[in-house]
Amino acid sequence: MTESDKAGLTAASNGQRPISYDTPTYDGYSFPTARLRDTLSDPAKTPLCLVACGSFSPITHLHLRIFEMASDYCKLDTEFEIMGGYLSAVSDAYKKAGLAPAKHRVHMCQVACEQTSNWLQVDTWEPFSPEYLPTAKVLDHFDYELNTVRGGAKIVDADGKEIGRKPYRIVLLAGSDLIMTMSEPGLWAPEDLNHILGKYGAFIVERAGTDIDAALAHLQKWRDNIYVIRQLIQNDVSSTKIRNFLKQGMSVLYLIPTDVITYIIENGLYVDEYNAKQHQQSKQDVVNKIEEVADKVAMDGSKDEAASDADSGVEA
Ligand SMILES: Nc1ncnc2c1ncn2[C@@H]1O[C@H](COP(=O)(O)OP(=O)(O)OP(=O)(O)O)[C@@H](O)[C@H]1O
Ligand SMILES: NC(=O)c1ccc[n+]([C@@H]2O[C@H](COP(=O)(O)O)[C@@H](O)[C@H]2O)c1
Repeated sequence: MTESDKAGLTAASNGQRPISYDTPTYDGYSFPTARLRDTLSDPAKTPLCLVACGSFSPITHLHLRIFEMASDYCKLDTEFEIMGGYLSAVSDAYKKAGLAPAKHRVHMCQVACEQTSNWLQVDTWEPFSPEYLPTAKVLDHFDYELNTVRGGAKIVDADGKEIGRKPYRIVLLAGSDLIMTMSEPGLWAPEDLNHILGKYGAFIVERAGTDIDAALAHLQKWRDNIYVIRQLIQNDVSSTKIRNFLKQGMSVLYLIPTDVITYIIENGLYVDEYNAKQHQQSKQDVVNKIEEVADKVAMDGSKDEAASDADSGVEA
């Protein structure tokens, strides 16, 4: 992130104190619940909703994978029961270099969730906001939708009759590089950090290249609310690397979901003007090739038919 990006971000962030749920709902917006579980399987557990904030430009397998790591972590070590997982892409107002328009980033996240997961979903409140929304406010939005509007998760008896509710616990799911930025002066407002880590908490997935202990050293005040997940198979796929591969015409297969690759090609994303012309050309080359092969197959087919007709004595 450039210095001017940071400056813009800090200004936007500082202009919005105190944190409260005061941002209007956009026309046509509704909170997605299709994959949200509303009833606890184990009433003794705390219902948990994971929210990953980021650019997702484009979404990679590792963005999806961190949810799976968090899910495994919860099953083994915690009092949490996972009820939902949300991707919340930052709005275009973030103005970070390499950001595709929010519309495309959201679509890529949606096709990725549909293709690869049965529990992850995409919230469009943050990406379609005309203004930059600090992460604290995004988490407030989830709290509002899940606990104020929906009244928390249900607890039912053996007959399935509702006998109570528990508030969803909302946590930020992030890689350790994001947490590292929390110690950078001026990037996160102190009251936001207190709100995010004090009220909600964070699941932090280790990421190659970040010293997690150093990242956490400044956040000791909130250590009871920070859960560290070790990455047992190191994989540092990043959106930046994917964008660079795409710009150079290199393959990104097996790094991001295939439906996302198709979406990128169809929409000519992440190619500069020079490459865009080449991209159009190579698309045309592919179309020509497919037509050529189809013609050849059709011709071979009619030759075969004629030959087999001749063998069987049928007249053309
Ligand atoms: N390989 C990875 N390992 C662990 N966490 C990751 C990984 N890739 C992304 N994340 C986490 O996913 C969240 C969203 O990431 P973001 O969209 O910023 O992706 P990114 O790959 O870091 O992007 P960019 O390369 O554009 O900076 C962040 O919390 C980030 O730390
Ligand atoms: N003050 C804040 O709330 C603050 C500061 C820096 C980054 N963030 C968030 O962290 C994420 C960072 O994403 P990138 O790593 O792609 O820049 C974004 O969702 C952004 O909104 C929030």
